[in-house]
Order: sequence, then structure tokens, then C-alpha cells
Amino acid sequence: MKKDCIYLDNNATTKVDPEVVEAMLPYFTDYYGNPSSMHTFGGQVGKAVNKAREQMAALLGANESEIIFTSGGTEGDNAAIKAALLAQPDKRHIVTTQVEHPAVLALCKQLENQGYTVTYLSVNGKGQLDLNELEASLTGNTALVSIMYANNETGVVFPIEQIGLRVKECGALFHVDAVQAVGKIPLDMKTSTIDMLTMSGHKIHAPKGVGALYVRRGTRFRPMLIGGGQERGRRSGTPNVPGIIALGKAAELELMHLEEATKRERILRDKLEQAILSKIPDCEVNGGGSERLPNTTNIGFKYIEGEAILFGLNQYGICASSGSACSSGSLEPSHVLRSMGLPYTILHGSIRFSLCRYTTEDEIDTVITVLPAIIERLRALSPFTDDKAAWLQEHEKTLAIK
Ligand SMILES: Cc1ncc(COP(=O)(O)O)c(C=O)c1O
Ligand code: FES
Repeated sequence: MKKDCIYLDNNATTKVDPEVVEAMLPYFTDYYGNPSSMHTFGGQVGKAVNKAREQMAALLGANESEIIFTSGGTEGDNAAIKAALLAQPDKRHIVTTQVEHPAVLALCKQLENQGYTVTYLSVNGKGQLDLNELEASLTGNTALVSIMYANNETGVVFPIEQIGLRVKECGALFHVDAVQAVGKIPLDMKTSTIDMLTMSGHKIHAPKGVGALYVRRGTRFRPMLIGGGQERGRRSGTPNVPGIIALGKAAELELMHLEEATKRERILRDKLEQAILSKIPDCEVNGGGSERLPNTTNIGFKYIEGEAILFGLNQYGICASSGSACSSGSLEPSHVLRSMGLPYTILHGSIRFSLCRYTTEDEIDTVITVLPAIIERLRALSPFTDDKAAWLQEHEKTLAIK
């Protein structure tokens, strides 16, 4: 990686904090025992894992017995959904949204093939859910409602507690994919309606391949991974000790920095957004006007390709993304923006900038300086900006794929 890169792709993954690296290293070299072993050497590792569990619990306002360490967001989502269904075999309906991460959506598609009915709630042009549509979808047969806290692409935040109250009325379990919300929004499971919550380490300055699933005490839960009975039987497999120690430290740092870091990120994000909107014509903020994560902006630049903009930014060492990390490269427009019913040229010309606590004002100023020229150059080459392409502008609504 370029040392001097301006990294504005923190919703895809984050840099591991140097303090986190320092905390985890001894667990490769010195304290390599198995936390389940009976000897003192293993036992001290077990104690460190439990300290990490307390640190993780503190970030979520949870009790440490409610934390299960996992391999990350995808596992947490899969484990929570499968656990909820296995625990209620006579209920066969799931409610989720059209804009979830593929870790939820692809599993729901598979479950449909296995005889489950899935309701995919729609969003409006601002990326918001309709709570009436949610209410109408809930029945006595609904086993689970799985809805993300904040969207990874647009940063739009859903009204999770209002949703949770409705879910509780119908007796279903409530799972929340909070991979993008943890560390960016204060969370307190003690006063929440959430039964299960997924988080992932690599979005909060811990390494990739570790995460946690919160399961409220008393929640019916059937494990996805069975075997040696680790994590009190809820997630078998020798735990990733260095990863877990790192996750604990990262959680501690997130909690410590949450208030001041999110305030700073919001100011820098707003500066970037307002400068782009005022300097560059024909662009708009996707999900603008909705409650959003403080670190994320997703901007649609009409008449040009997102990939070409990324390429232009890359030449200045600026890392951003178009669509989600897993589907960029496929040239398929994002399912999130498509669900919002956005016009064709926005679907293809959208860029996400996502900040973190390391982002500096100088970096944001550099983007503000170079981006207008990149967009202007690309638009000069685009066949879609002049009168000859008026047909596209006229028909962009019909071309937008719903
Ligand atoms: C909302 C959301 N859920 C789940 C995941 C998957 O997490 P992981 O990469 O840890 O498997 C991501 C990561 O991109 C995400 O943004
Ligand atoms: S795996 Fe992260 S955006 Fe898809």
C-alpha cells in the first residue's frame, strides 16, 4: 500500500490501530496457550480473553455473558439468523430489508429455497423504511426480523428502537446487523429492544477475521458451529485469541474516542460534502436528508462512471469506493441505490467516501481540490452530457432498475 495514501474507504475496512497491534502481539509469541486448557499457561490466556469480552461488552452496554466471539460480520449474521430459526422450528417467516449486506440477503435467498417466506422491506428515495410496511408484514408466523442499524453504502441509519418495539409486539426475535454502527453510534443493549446484534472487528481498527455477536440473556439460541463447546457451547472452535485480544483493545479505544471522534468526522464529512455540492454541478448526496452515520457520504455524479472517478482519485493516492467492496469490479450497480429507485446515471456514477478518526482536514482539502477537475475531465469525454444524449436524461426514470 502507498504510505501516503488518503484513505477514505473506512466502511470497507480500517487500519489496525498501533495500540491494538501492540496488545495482540504477545498472544502470538509468548501467551500462545489454548484458553480451554487446564494448566496455568492456558488459564492466563483464558483470563485475557475474558477481559476482552468485558471490553467488548462495555462498548455495547451489554453483560460479558452476552458476547460470543466470531470470525466477523458474515459469521455473526449467519449465526444469528440460523439460531433464531432453529430455536423456533414452527415459525417460517422472516422480515428483512432490500438494502441489507449480502451476508443477510444471500442467506435469506437460500432460506427461501428451503421453504421459508421472506419479506424484503422497501426503502424510499432517501433510503428510509416505511414503518407501516413493517407493521403490515409482521404475523404470528414471523420468527425473525433482521434489519441493519446503518447502511454500509449510504450510511443511512434506521430507527432501530422504533422498529424493535413493533417486532416485540408480534413476538418475533430481533436481529440487528450493526457492523457499520458500532463505534459510530452510542449503543446500550441494557435499554434496547435488540435480541441479537452483529459487529465486526475490522470496521473498528481491529484485524480482519474477528468479531462478536451479542445475544441477549434468555434468548433462545441454537449454535451454527457445533463441536468442542467453546464460547459456552454457542460457537465451537478454538478461539482466535490474538484477534479477540485485539478486538477487546479496539472496543476500548472506540468507546474512549466515540464522542469526540464522531463529532470531528461529522464536521470533516460535512465540509467535504458541501464543497463537492457547491463546486461540482449535477451531483447529489444519496440518502441526503436522512439520519446518516457521521463518517459516510455517498455522492452521485451524473453522466459519468463511478469506476472512472475512482481511477482518477487513485492517481492522486485517494482511496474511495463505488458501491460495496464485494461487488465493485462487477460493474453491477449497487442493490442499495437501485432499491432507492435512483436515476440511471446516479446508479452508475456514485462514489462513497468513508472517514475515520485518523482522517485529517488536509486530506479532505486535497480531495476538495482535485475532485472538480477529475469530474470535469470525465464529463468532457462523456457522450451523455450534451443535447445529443437528451434521450438518456428524458428516459432515465424508465431506465432506472427498480
Ligand atoms: C453492514 C455489513 N454487514 C456485514 C459485513 C460483513 O462483515 P465481515 O467482513 O466482517 O464478514 C459488512 C462488511 O462489509 C457490512 O458492512
Ligand atoms: S463484503 Fe463488505 S461490502 Fe460486501
